[in-house]
Parts: sequence; C-alpha cells; structure tokens
Amino acid sequence: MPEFNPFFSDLRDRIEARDTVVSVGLDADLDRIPEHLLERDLPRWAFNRRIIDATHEYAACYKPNVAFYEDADGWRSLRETVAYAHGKDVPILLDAKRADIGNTARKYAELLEYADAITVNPYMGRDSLSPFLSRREKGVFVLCRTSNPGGADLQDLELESGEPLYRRVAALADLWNDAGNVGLVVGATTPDELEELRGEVPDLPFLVPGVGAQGGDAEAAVEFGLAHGVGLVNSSRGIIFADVEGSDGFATAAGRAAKRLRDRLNRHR
Ligand SMILES: O=c1ccn([C@@H]2O[C@H](COP(=O)(O)O)[C@@H](O)[C@H]2O)c(=O)[nH]1
Repeated sequence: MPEFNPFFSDLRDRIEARDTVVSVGLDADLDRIPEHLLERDLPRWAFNRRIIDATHEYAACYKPNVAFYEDADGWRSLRETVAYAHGKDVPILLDAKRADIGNTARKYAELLEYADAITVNPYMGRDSLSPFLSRREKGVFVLCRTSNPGGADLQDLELESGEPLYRRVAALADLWNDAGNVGLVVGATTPDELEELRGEVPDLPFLVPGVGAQGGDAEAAVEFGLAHGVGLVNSSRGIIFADVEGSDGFATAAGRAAKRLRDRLNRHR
C-alpha cells in the first residue's frame, strides 16, 4: 500500500464513505447554461450551485476546467463554486494543464489556492512541475495518455527503447511521487493503454476523463483507473448538460445522470 498524501488519503476516505469514484466536471459553458440564469450577476456560479446541490452525494470530486472561468466574472464564479463544494465536503480538482519555466510555474502553482488538486502538463520536464509537486499536501495529476483523437500524435511516439512516450511519462511521474501526491491523466477512450499503464505504475491513482460525451470505456476506466481503490472517472457535459431544455429541470437531470454514472461504475469496482 503506498503512502498517500493528505489529498489522496482524504479522497480515499470520501470514495469509501460515499461509495463513488465519479468526478463531476464543472465545465460551465456560458453558451450552454440555461438562458434564465444568464440574467444573474454570476451565471456560472448560479449554475454550479444548482449542479452541486443536485450531484454532491454522488461526487467523489468536482473538476472545473479553468478554460470556462478565465475572465473576471469567471474567477469570482470559480471562487464561490470552490467554497460551496468545500462546504459540502467535496474536493476540487482544477483541470488547468499548466507548467512552465520555474519562475512562471511558481505563479501558476498559485492556482492551487483554488483547489485541492490540479492537472499539469509534463512536456517541459521535472523543473516545470516542481512548484506543483512541492505542494506536498495537494494532488498533482500529470497528463499521460489523453482522451482526444490527437493524443496519439505525440504521446504514442516510440522512443529508441521501443516504449511509447506516454509510458516514459508514467515512469517519470512515478519517480516524482516521493510525497505520494502524484496521479496520472489517462483517457477512457484508450482502454488498452489504460490497462498497460495500470501494470506499469500500480500505485498511481488515475483521473480518467472521456466517458460520457466522448464515448470512452467506463468499465475499463474503473477496472484500471483505481490504485488501491483510489482514482476518479470524470464526466462533464454528460452530467451537467444532461438536460438544459427545461427551466430548473437541468439540475434534476444532472443529479440523475451523476447517480446513473456512479451506479454504472460501481458495478465494475
Ligand atoms: O485527456 C483529457 C484530459 C482532460 N480532459 C478534460 O475532461 C473534461 C471532459 O469533458 P466531457 O464533457 O466529459 O467530454 C474536459 O474538461 C476536458 O478538457 C479530457 O477530456 N481529456
């Protein structure tokens, strides 16, 4: 059993207590949230509050993608959302995919003020991740084999050793895990790679996006995403936009979708 840091051991407790590995993606797209909320001071916050009310009992974490919040009102909405989720005892994993030269990465790591965990991009190497990894109490999920079709363009490239680049990333992430605070991002759209990577790094929890709207393999996501029972399977649009046609029915629909995904994933745990 690995020594998990406070983020992962709290996550393990929540997964066990609530019997769920669902990460609810809070990608509060202003073009898609119900029209009647657009009149509010902070429409994204109004939307997220209703989504959280409807889904928190099925959520192991919330995963806002910063892309949907990077403007003045967006940051305010994100701050309110984080406080509200924490009030319900649900951790926040900020999908930011950051990293840069050390001086800049130090600023990026301040995003962790908003979150309990973050996603990072390994492309610039160890020093670019250092300011995140040194926050030993937080979770750091390293992009490894992403769920998008173009994920293969670079991540599948074979190194001289014959291994694909994504496997080297996984091995490096394992080396960077001296604080027990590292996980990997591996998409549900590539189940063979999920299985292979689970064998490669048995102790690293995965964040598995790509079920739901991207049509990934939910069964493989659970079977290989968890390390010692800890890991997250994310759906964003499939939950929060399960039904945005009605007036307030969207939250009820989101609650139902989150419960459905939890039950489906639990059948394979
Ligand atoms: O490989 C990756 C890494 C991150 N994502 C992010 O997860 C959600 C998925 O949204 P859905 O609506 O469930 O498709 C989104 O924020 C992505 O940027 C990913 O999909 N794949």
